[in-house]
Formats: sequence, C-alpha cells, structure tokens
Amino acid sequence: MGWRKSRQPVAEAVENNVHTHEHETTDADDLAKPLLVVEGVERTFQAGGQPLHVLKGIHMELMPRQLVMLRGRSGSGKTTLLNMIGGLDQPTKGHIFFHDLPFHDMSDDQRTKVRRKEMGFIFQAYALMPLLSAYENVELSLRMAGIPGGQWKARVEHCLELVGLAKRMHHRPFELSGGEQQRVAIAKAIAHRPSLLLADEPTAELDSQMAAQIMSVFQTIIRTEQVTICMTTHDPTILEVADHVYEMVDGKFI
Ligand SMILES: Nc1ncnc2c1ncn2[C@@H]1O[C@H](COP(=O)(O)OP(=O)(O)OP(=O)(O)O)[C@@H](O)[C@H]1O
Repeated sequence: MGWRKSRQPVAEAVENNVHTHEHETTDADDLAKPLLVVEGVERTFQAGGQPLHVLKGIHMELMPRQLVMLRGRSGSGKTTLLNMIGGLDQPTKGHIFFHDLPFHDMSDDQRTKVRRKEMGFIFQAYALMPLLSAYENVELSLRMAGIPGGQWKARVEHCLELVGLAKRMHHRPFELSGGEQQRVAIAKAIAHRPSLLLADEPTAELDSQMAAQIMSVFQTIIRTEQVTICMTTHDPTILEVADHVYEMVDGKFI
C-alpha cells in the first residue's frame, strides 16, 4: 500500500510521526487509510515443553473512528491478539503496523513510547486507584502521560462530562456502581487523547442496562474524541453497535 512506502526510520517515526494532538485536522485521506494493519499474525507459546499455537494467521484492519469487536469463546485467542495490537506482546510470525510503525520489528521501549502516547486501555475489572476520587484517577493518567499541569483541570472535567459523570467527580470508586466505575476507567483511558482504545471484555461484569450505557459512551467518544475502539466480548447482545465484528475460533477468524 502506498502509505507505507513513505515510512520513516522507526526511531525517528516514534519521535515525530505519531500525532497525538492532531486528530482535529484529520483529512479525508487519513480517514481512508487503516490505523492498524495485522498481516498473517501467528503466536506460539511454549507450554509444558510443547508449542501451543494460539494465533494461526490473523489478518485484520482497524479503520479510523470504527468500533470493532473480537468475539469468540474463552481460550480462542482474543486477549492474545489484543495484547499484540497494543504492543504488549509480539507475533511469532507476521506483521503489525500501527500508524505506519512496524510493531513486529520494534523494541519494547519503542512500543511502550508509542503505546503511552497513542493508546488507552480498558479492562474487565476497572483498574482504578481505590483511594483516589474519579477526578484524581483521571488526573493521574494525565500526569503519567506527561501532559502539562495547566491542561489537567479542563481535560479531566471534559472527560468525566463525556462519560456522564460530571456530578460524581469527587466520589471514590467504592461510592460508585460498577457501570460508573467503568465509565471513570473510560475517562481515564481517553484523557491523554489516544487514537486507539483497546478494551478487554469491558462489559463482562455489568448487567445488560449498564453494558448498553458503556456502548453508548463508546459511540459518543468515537464521534467526539475521534478514537478507534477495538474490544473483545462474549456478549452477543452488544454486537449490533459494532462497525465490524471479527469472529475468532481456535486462533483464526471465520
Ligand atoms: N503466556 C502464555 N503462555 C502459555 N499459554 C498462553 C499464554 N497466554 C495465553 N495462553 C493460552 O492461549 C490460549 C488463548 O488465550 P487468550 O487469553 O488469548 O483467550 P481468550 O479468547 O482471550 O479467552 P478469555 O475469553 O477466557 O479471556 C489459552 O489456551 C491460553 O491458556
């Protein structure tokens, strides 16, 4: 594909090529090219001295501002793939390009740099700091991303408003419902303006009404924050809001 030919050397690209705060200026060309490309990805683990082939040739694309779901039974390889997309693990074989950057070729440090700037993560269990308020939890993520302190207040308030928690900003996690805690986790994950949000079973702990609220928040932030979301799920009832569903069976898409 043409857009890959203009790739800069990786180290330079990690520093220069990834535009964290320029989503507003995305033009039609940028919307037409994938944010992430997975080509022929395989992943083999050594388990008890035997090779375990968990991913067996995965091809996929994430386009800008899409909501993409990976669906499949427990053990089919969804989390393994999500870890690979997030640069937390590397393929045994195949290629992963994120924003033109070859994740399969990059060092841990290089991938970590890109991940901190460009990605947000949401997990099944909400991963909030229990002693900090909703506000402080979101602020912490801006502090860790190295965003200047002068920008924190407006951004924290904006993100908590986006997820519908403006009135609960000063509550601590134990004073919030599971769905509200997950919405704080979403505010936390988008605060530093990532272009890709990865969510592993984000609705698994929630009842259907709360799960629907989470999906509605996802749709809002795709529109307003211009993120792409890739999530895993077991839940057939939420698939209808996806732009694309990849169905995984035994390490392959069907
Ligand atoms: N680091 C590892 N070492 C050995 N085996 C692993 C490792 N990580 C994952 N596996 C195995 O790979 C298979 C797929 O696991 P994975 O967590 O990707 O599935 P999943 O579809 O996300 O399942 P679930 O829905 O239960 O989270 C499982 O059999 C798991 O035991």
